[in-house]
Amino acid sequence: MKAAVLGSGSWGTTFAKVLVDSGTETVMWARRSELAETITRRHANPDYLSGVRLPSGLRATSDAAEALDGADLVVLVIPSQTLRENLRGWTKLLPPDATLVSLMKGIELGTAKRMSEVISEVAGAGPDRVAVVSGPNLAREIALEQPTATVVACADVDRGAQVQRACTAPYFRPYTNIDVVGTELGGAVKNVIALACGMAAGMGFGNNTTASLITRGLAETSRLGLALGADPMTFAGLAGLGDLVATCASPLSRNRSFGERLGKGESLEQAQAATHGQVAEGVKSCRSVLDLAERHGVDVPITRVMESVCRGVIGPVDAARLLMSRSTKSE
Ligand SMILES: NC(=O)c1ccc[n+]([C@@H]2O[C@H](COP(=O)([O-])OP(=O)(O)OC[C@H]3O[C@@H](n4cnc5c(N)ncnc54)[C@H](O)[C@@H]3O)[C@@H](O)[C@H]2O)c1
Ligand SMILES: O=P(O)(O)OC[C@H](O)CO
Repeated sequence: MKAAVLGSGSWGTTFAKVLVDSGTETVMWARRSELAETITRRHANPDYLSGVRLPSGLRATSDAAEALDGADLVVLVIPSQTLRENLRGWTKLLPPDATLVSLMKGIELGTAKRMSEVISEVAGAGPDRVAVVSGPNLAREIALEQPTATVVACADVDRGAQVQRACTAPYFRPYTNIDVVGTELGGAVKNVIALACGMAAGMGFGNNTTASLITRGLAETSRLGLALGADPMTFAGLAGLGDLVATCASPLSRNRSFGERLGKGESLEQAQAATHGQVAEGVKSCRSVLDLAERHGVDVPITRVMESVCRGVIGPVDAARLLMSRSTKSE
């Protein structure tokens, strides 16, 4: 089995390490040739994973054609809002029967499409050829080989099992599932809820607030998922509750950290600058998740409030007041 990993940020690099440690021959694509050179020759990616030693068998190139040559698995792991444009450039290079694997956790602005939908549309690949990997997967913890589990979702059971085999490492345990919609939604919406949890922490609120946001965040994710045809059980699993808890609780989460800075009184520009170019997907996906919910008539109050925060229309204090002054209802 040969894999091409397109994207050399924190998760792309970490997942490439997982693949190699699972016995899968892997080549990464990096935008900058200097970074590709550093990964191949120094077995490190200091820009995204400082202090982590990468497997000596892991190679990187800045030539997408070279990375994709003969690949059975094509792993896409770049910021969600850049997928369509990048994939257009790669489509002619994709091996015809390769499984296309999305590691991204976002919803496209404008179209409100999930990443697997964008992949199918641009690459002209049937949904059976597209898999999604999502779960409580903070890159640095995995790069340090701390045990974690994840979900490989694919409509085609055999392809899902193929991806599962390719990424089963001593510290990484993938479960398969056929609910692509629920798995992707869990990953995208939890980023928005993590922004809210970070903001609450930045304002000095404690565990009750966090737990309330996590639980009600899961409720709105499940409502939206049901409207889109997802399996409700997915939201009780690794790609739902699992990822939500990990992201909302961890200082390693870029989304939570972004929200925390806002809660402490920093501006959107200051919080953006503090990401050092790394992607906090929820900041943009809050808009597309809200669009998706509105198209399906689903109420997503936390997402709605965070969209106003991320647009700079309201601040953290108004956000908390708006959520707490909603009409009372049954759980
Ligand atoms: N980091 C994690 O812990 C983690 C875990 C699971 C899923 N994810 C998801 O994986 C995706 C990628 O996240 P990441 O953590 O690797 O991000 P990152 O910010 O660490 O790296 C992004 C990578 O994409 C590249 N990139 C940026 N803009 C680009 C463009 N316009 N065209 C092509 N490449 C571009 C960067 O050079 C970098 O290599 C996101 O959707 C994220 O939600 C991240
Ligand atoms: O750093 P974040 O906020 O993008 O979250 C990383 C992963 O999605 C956690 O599973």
